Amino acid sequence: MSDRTIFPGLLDTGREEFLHEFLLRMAGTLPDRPAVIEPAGSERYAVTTYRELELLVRDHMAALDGLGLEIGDRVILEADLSAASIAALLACSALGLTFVPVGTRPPEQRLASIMRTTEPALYLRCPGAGDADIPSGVGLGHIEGPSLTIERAPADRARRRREPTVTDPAYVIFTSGTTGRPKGVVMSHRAVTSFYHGMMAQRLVTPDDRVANTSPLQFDFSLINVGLALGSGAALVTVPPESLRWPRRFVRVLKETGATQVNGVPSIWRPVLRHEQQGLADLDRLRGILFCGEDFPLPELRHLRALLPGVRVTNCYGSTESMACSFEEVPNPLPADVKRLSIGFAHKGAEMLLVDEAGRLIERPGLVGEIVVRSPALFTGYWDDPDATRAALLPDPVSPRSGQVVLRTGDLGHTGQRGEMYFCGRADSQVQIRGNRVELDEVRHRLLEFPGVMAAEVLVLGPADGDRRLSAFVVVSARSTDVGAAELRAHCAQALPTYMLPSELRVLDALPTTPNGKTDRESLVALVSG
Ligand SMILES: Nc1ncnc2c1ncn2[C@@H]1O[C@H](COS(=O)(=O)NC(=O)C[C@H](N)c2cccc(Br)c2)[C@@H](O)[C@H]1O
Repeated sequence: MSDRTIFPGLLDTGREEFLHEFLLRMAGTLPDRPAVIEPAGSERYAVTTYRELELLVRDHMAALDGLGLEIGDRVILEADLSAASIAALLACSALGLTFVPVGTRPPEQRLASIMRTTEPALYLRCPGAGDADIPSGVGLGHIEGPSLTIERAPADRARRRREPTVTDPAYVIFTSGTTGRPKGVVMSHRAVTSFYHGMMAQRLVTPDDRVANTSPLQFDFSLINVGLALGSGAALVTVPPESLRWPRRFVRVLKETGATQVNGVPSIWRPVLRHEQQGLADLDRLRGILFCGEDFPLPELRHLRALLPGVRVTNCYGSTESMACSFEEVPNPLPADVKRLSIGFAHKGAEMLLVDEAGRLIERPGLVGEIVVRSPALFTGYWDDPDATRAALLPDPVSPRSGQVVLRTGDLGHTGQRGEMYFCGRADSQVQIRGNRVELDEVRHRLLEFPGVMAAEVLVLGPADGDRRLSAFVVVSARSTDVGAAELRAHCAQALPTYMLPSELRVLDALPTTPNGKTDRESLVALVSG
């Protein structure tokens, strides 16, 4: 193992290029400040300071170092976000190991597929993890509080590497794999830390802030929140996933931990807006909310805005293949005629561009094209999938001969007068219905304009070459429970051509969500075909 020192206090103070260097960069100056605040029983919280976190990392490194692991070996981490799991991923980073976060009790098939393709050297479990069967050659360990215990050493392995490099994979995150096999997004230390440096330029939080994370560890939103909090010398508050289902409990955790910044996908706010408005309005420490992952339905955003008038709301856009891309503040107040939120401009050091089907640059405002991203934070590729990797990249449309590639986001967008970008839905949500081109997002936006509709989703059902029909689902506010399908359909018929009218319309109490908190379209399809 290299004798490389791992803590910023001993390192040159240049740009931190390894993940652990960046995340511990404030430990030298703020050793006694809280780094992680996590629930520890009812109404009690455990605080880990930056110095304590560093000591945890050293202990975990000592436990791992003796296993003869090779730089680049994969370590599967089955955990929720906690001081223990953060210390584990930091120890992996410091030893040049690639961590693969899978979240607690992952679906069996998914875990088996990830194990088969990544061939991990070690499987680490944190409290709350399941007990899935781990193949014998794979080492086994568990983390309980301050200690990392190795139950079974990994099989011997050749060691050919001497020195970790910043282009090595820091982690592999498996997407929810909407289409078939989940893809492993490989992110190097350099990609992640260059994104983190770009994010720091936004000056979103200060050391006095407490950043609440609400995403599971297998969703890189959690890793972005770790970087935002620890990179700024602030405290990270880990909201337990199960408390998101109980709005009263969620708001209580935010209150009791003194969270000043709450980061999560739009759906985390739906139950709170319905059942815990007063509790939300009483969060007097709250000064910022950041969301990402999907469009925030404007009626819900307006409702949230009305309850929290002084709170800054940041719309963060991007894909896991570039960590994220832009941070745009939502105007306050949000003008009544706004139909789409701007996603602004890429963070410092990156750029968003628009291209047409042939990959040529689109520069005229208002013209819709595919959003592509030029960034030092681009992924290395999809794990063991060179074809999918090639398909996701494009020669830089501005200088195609340079060898630089840009990421194809698969998102549609158009620019405004200032060159700011607007997200216009996924490219694959443009469908043909009886020969007519339908933008599902357009139908969804029309439904959201109906008084009392708070959220909506539109799907296309039926074979591409057969009779296709639109199915729509809406969530209405508690006050408007009498909204019926006939009225909604008439409302759409006033603005949309017949072929864009949903043939089925359902009012639901809530939209089903994926483990990452996004609207779960597959569950909706099952609902209608069930
Ligand atoms: N702000 C938006 N408005 C609308 N549509 C969004 C937004 N952010 C994403 N998306 C959609 O989600 C796709 C990507 O999904 S992903 O790869 O699972 N990654 C993600 O969702 C999370 C992603 N790493 C991320 C993005 C921004 C900030 C953080 Br912090 C984390 C994008 O291509 C978009 O289609």
